[in-house]
Amino acid sequence: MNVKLCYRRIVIKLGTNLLTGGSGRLDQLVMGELVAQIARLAAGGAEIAVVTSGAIAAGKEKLGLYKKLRDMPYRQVLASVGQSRLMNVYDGLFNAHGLTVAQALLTRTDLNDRSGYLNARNTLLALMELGVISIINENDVVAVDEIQEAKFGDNDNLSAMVANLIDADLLLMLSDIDGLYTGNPRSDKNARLIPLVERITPDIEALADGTWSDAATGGMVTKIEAARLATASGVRVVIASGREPDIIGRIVGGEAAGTHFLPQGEPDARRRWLLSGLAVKGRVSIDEGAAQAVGRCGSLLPAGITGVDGTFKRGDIIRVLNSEGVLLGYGIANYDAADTERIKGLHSGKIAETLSRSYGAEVIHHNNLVIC
Ligand SMILES: Nc1ncnc2c1ncn2[C@@H]1O[C@H](COP(=O)(O)OP(=O)(O)O)[C@@H](O)[C@H]1O
Ligand SMILES: N[C@@H](CCC(=O)OP(=O)(O)O)C(=O)O
Repeated sequence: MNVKLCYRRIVIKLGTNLLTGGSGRLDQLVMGELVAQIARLAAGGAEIAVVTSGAIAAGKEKLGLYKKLRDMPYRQVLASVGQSRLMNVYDGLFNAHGLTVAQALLTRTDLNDRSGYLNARNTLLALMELGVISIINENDVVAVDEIQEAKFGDNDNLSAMVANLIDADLLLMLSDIDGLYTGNPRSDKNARLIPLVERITPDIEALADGTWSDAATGGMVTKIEAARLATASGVRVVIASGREPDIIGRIVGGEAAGTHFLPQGEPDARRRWLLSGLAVKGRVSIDEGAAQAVGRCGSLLPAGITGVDGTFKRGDIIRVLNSEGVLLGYGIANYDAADTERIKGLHSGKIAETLSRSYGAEVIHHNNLVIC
């Protein structure tokens, strides 16, 4: 299946308000659409874990109880009734795409303990390797309010912990709102969407307000907390509306929908090595179209290359500069300097007839490219 993946290991958080549309019951049409999108990405090679809310809402629906959800024991009762219903729905929906699901219920205490952390990590990674989709929720039944350190309290923070736990590339938090606004759009009609947050400052935190729904938790406040935790661990975070068509595929394919939060933490060893720039052997200059493509985490194709400098070999690290000589990033060259010079400006289809040996359509594959 031809699916563009700018991120390979992805945690997708599905919020209460997304799954219920504020109706107090699970919206299986929306869930089915989200599951279909996840199944397409899984078929394309993405490794996906789902952190899902909805147990409390499902319990409320199943028991037909509609009183306000203020007290904790009542929420726990609803969550324990609703969790099995929630899993049942996911099981049926994923099965229809030939996918198997696994349930993981976590508390903070489980992950605070070193061996609990490693067991959870090993299990989630082993499930991924088997192609099983982990469906994760907080273990609300034991995660009581009084024992603060036992509780995440909201699935936004849980999803950030999971992203950290499994070394995800992307945490995608899907809600009923298409990102972080300059104010709560429910009360501020002039609020505008913020497409990119480079760093979470107190000014950014001050924009976040709580939730309007009694089945949900935290609103934008806990999403920003979670974004801070995940970006500090080197994970990119996106908040977007799960009700937008094909939103998961579009974001994983590199589209700039929703609000993106840039990773702040230490990148992994390979990216750190690339970014160190120590072993740079040459450079390529690229045109505006190619600069836009690599900025959206695309590969660098010969057609966009306008200049080649240095005596690099295939496998060496080279700099990538824009037409004004500004450094865009670093990548591992798929062709040596002489061959890159021969194919620069050419359509990839011409590589085979220009060179005695072709190593593929890209001069730098997006997996080997770091934009700084
Ligand atoms: N600055 C803000 N930008 C966008 N939404 C905000 C903001 N502040 C508060 N919100 C509220 O956060 C809600 C989403 O959070 P929440 O209700 O917890 O959803 P979920 O159940 O999907 O986690 C939105 O519906 C919106 O009313
Ligand atoms: N564990 C609870 C999740 C509550 C929660 O965190 O909701 P939200 O952050 O609004 O998605 C449930 O399954 O209902």
